Amino acid sequence: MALIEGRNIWKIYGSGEAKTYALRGIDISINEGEFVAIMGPSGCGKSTLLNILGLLDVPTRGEVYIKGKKTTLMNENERAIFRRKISGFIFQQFHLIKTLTALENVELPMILDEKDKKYRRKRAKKLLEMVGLAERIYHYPNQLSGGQQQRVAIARALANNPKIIFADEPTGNLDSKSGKIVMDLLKELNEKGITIIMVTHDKDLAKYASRIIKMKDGKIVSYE
Ligand SMILES: Nc1ncnc2c1ncn2[C@@H]1O[C@H](COP(=O)(O)OP(=O)(O)OP(=O)(O)O)[C@@H](O)[C@H]1O
Repeated sequence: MALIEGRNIWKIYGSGEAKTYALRGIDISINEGEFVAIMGPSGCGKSTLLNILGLLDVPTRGEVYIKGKKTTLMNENERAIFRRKISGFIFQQFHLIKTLTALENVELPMILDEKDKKYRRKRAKKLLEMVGLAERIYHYPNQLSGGQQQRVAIARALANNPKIIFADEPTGNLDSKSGKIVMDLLKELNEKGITIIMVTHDKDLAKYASRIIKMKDGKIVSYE
């Protein structure tokens, strides 16, 4: 059984003159352990698809199944629980909370998941160590470089032991050296069994993937 499956997914934004067909009947199936890169020109619907597969957004039409469970019937609260239990997200803009230290940012998903404080601290420290930031755990985001912030975001994404990491242009704001560190980390996580679904328009990054899905005008044009 596929880990994630999208069937005939449509996403239509706006109405009337401003109507945008962002996704036009996407069929996609991703198995556990894959590292999938979603590529295609700007505006073709990559982020929209990633957000729908990650249950951050809902399709206008069509179904998303996670491990065979139909998610489109869930309410927002059920989707939030599902996201927290099985997914981690990494974005181009990092989306760290500025008023929290690196350690507190990584602890946050565990607070939402009602883990006790001692466990949270210990795990957050371990994860920050794993991404090479043992010396920076009490730093605030604005005291860290872009690459370091993205590594905090990766540690945060790992907090609740996700099965899947959704990454939207994870190196889009990084120089090539920091970008490589982030990509090597993602690869390492994939080798440990975490499924990775990444949006990118960088051909070099797509080389890290085991499969490349190309999109154009809201449709998938090739599954390599
Ligand atoms: N909230 C929204 N409201 C209206 N239109 C939207 C919204 N989000 C995206 N769109 C439109 O949907 C289409 C697909 O956008 P999307 O961000 O998914 O593309 P993308 O391939 O990720 O682009 P990029 O590579 O530039 O990030 C675009 O035409 C975009 O303008």
